[in-house]
Amino acid sequence: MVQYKLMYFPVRGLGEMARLILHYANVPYEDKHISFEEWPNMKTTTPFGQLPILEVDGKPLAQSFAIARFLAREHGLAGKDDWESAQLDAIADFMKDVATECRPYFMALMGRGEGDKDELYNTVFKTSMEKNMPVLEKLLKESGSGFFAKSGVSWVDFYIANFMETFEELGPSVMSAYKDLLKHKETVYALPQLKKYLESRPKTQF
Ligand SMILES: N[C@@H](CCC(=O)N[C@@H](CS)C(=O)NCC(=O)O)C(=O)O
Repeated sequence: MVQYKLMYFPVRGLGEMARLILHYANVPYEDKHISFEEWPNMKTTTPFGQLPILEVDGKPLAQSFAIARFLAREHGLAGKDDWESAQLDAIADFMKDVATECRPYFMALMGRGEGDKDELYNTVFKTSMEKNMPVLEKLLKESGSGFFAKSGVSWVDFYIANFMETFEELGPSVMSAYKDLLKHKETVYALPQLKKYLESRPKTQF
């Protein structure tokens, strides 16, 4: 049996896609949380000086999207064929652009960026949600399955639901306009395969 070890900080962040895929697929893995204190010593030993890293039988794979796509392909969560898989990739890449757009606000919230967080809430976060969430809602509606792929649940549902949790917490009044996305998150979080993990994982802001 393949041995998986996921190394990431003790937050959801870029590690959560992999965790959700592995739990959904009921694959045992070691979920190694690297503390911010131990990270500087480890940094130079990693391929790109960043986490997450997935060790597969002791061999490291870096980059959260490479990890998620690899695990999704291995465990049947990457779409039903190459075309659907590519459509899912496009949605994930769009979502990644949204996250990049919101980064100045996230950094200010974590006390690591420049600018006033209340101002950035309006100029960055709210503006980005109003521009981008309707695009995601349209895609969800077009799929018709309740998930982003017509064929059903995929890794991209996990990626987006994870963000919706954060977005909803940061801006409940803005996000209340996007009922289909909030419902999608609830649908993903109600999957029986994820129930135990979601109930037991630590609560984190990101
Ligand atoms: N493109 C990378 C970005 C990884 C990344 O930004 N990781 C951050 C945590 S979310 C990190 O390792 N920060 C510590 C550092 O750069 O020293 C991915 O998707 O995995």
